[in-house]
Amino acid sequence: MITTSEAGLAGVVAGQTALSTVGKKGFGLTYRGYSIEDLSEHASFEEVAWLLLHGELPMYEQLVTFSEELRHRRSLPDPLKQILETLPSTAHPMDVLRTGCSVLGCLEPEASAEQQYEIAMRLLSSFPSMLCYWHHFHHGGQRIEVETDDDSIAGHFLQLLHGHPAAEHLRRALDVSLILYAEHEFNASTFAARITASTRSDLYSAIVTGIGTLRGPLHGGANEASMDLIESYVNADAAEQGVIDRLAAKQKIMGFGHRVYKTVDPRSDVIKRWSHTLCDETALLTLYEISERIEAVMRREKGLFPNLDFYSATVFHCLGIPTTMFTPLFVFARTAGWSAHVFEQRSNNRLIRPAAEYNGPGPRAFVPINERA
Ligand SMILES: CC(=O)SCCNC(=O)CCNC(=O)[C@H](O)C(C)(C)COP(=O)(O)OP(=O)(O)OC[C@H]1O[C@@H](n2cnc3c(N)ncnc32)[C@H](O)[C@@H]1OP(=O)(O)O
Ligand SMILES: O=C([O-])CC(=O)C(=O)O
Repeated sequence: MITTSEAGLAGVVAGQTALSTVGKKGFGLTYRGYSIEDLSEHASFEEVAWLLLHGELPMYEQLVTFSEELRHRRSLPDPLKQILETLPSTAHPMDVLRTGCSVLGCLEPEASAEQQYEIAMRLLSSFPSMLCYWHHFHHGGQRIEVETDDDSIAGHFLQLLHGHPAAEHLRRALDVSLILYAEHEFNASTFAARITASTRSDLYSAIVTGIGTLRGPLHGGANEASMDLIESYVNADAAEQGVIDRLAAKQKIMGFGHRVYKTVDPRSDVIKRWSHTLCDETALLTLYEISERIEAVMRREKGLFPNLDFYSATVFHCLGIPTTMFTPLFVFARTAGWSAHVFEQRSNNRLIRPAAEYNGPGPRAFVPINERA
C-alpha cells in the first residue's frame, strides 16, 4: 500500500547515478564529486558540461577544443528555420524548443548510439540559436544570423538576443546560472528522459521528454512564475500582505520548497548574490527588496526556503531576458545533465517500468451497449 509520504515516489530510490548527489543530508550538491560552490566560483559552463558528459574535469586543450566544437554547431538547417517561421508568435518558447528539438531529430537523426555525444553538443549549441531565430522573426520581423564567434553559450545567447556582445560580467552572471541549472540527479525531467532512453529510444526523444516535463510550474516553469509574482507587487510591504493572502487562500508560492532539500537549496545562495548585484546595477533594487521580503515571509509563515528558481528570476530579468524565456534557459543548461543521464542509462540499461497498485473496480461482466442503464 502506497503511503502519503511515498506518493509522487517521494523518498523512493529509483536507480543509481554517478552524476550528482542532491541533498544527501537534506542539503548540499556536488556534480561528480565537485561542490556546486566551487564549480560556480571557478568553472565555466562549458567546463561543467564536459565534466558531466565525460566524468572528469577537462584539461586545458580539451576545453579549448570542446568550446570550438560547440561554436561550430550553432547553425540551423533551412527546413528548421522555415518551421520556426511557421510557428505562431504567441507560442510559448518552451514549445518552440520542444518542437525545434523534434525537427532537428528528423533532419539529423541519431542512427546509432555512437552519435550520442555529437548530438548532445549539437543541441547544447543550437538551442539558443533556435530560440533567438524564432524570437527575432516573430517579434522584430528579422531573419537573424545565428552564428556568433562568442566563445561561451551564455555570451552567444545574450549576443543573439540583444544584437550586440554582452559585457563580461553579464555573460558571467548567465554562465553561473547555467552551471547551477546543469544537473540535479533524478528530478522529474531527468527521470522522464531516462525512462524514454530506457526503451532504447533516441537522444532527441529523451530530450523532448525532458523539455515537456520541465515546462510545468512545479518544476522548471517556477522561474517564470516567480518573476510574475515578484513583479505583481509595487513594494516589499505590498508583497508581504500579498503573500500572506495567497497562503491564506492555500496557494503555493512558486520558487519555494523542494522535494529533496529540507533547509536550504545551496544554489539559491549563489544566485541570490548575483540578483543583488544586478538589481543594484540596473536600478531595480525594489525587485530585490520585494524578493527578500517574500523570502522572509515564507520562512516565518511556512518554514520554507527559496529554491534555485526564485532568485534566478530577477537575475534573468536584469539581463533583459523576456520572462517567457526563463525556463528555456533551464533547458540550455539541463541539456548537459539530461544527455549525461541518457549516456549513463544506456551504459547499463534495463527498461524502467514500475508497478502500480490497482485501486479500481473488481472483475465485472461486460454489458452490451444497448443493455446499459
Ligand atoms: C529547480 C526546480 O525545479 S525546484 C522546484 C521548483 N518548483 C517550485 O518552486 C514550485 C513550488 N513548490 C512546490 O510546489 C513544492 O515545494 C515542490 C513541488 C517543489 C515539492 O513538492 P513536494 O515534495 O511534493 O511537497 P508538497 O507539495 O507535498 O508540500 C509539502 C507541504 O508544504 C507546502 N508547500 C510546499 N511548497 C510550497 C510552496 N511553494 N508554497 C506554499 N506551500 C508549499 C505544501 O502545501 C504542503 O503543505 P501541507 O502538508 O500543509 O499540505
Ligand atoms: O531536483 C528537483 O526535484 C528539482 C530541481 O531542483 C532541479 O531539477 O534542479
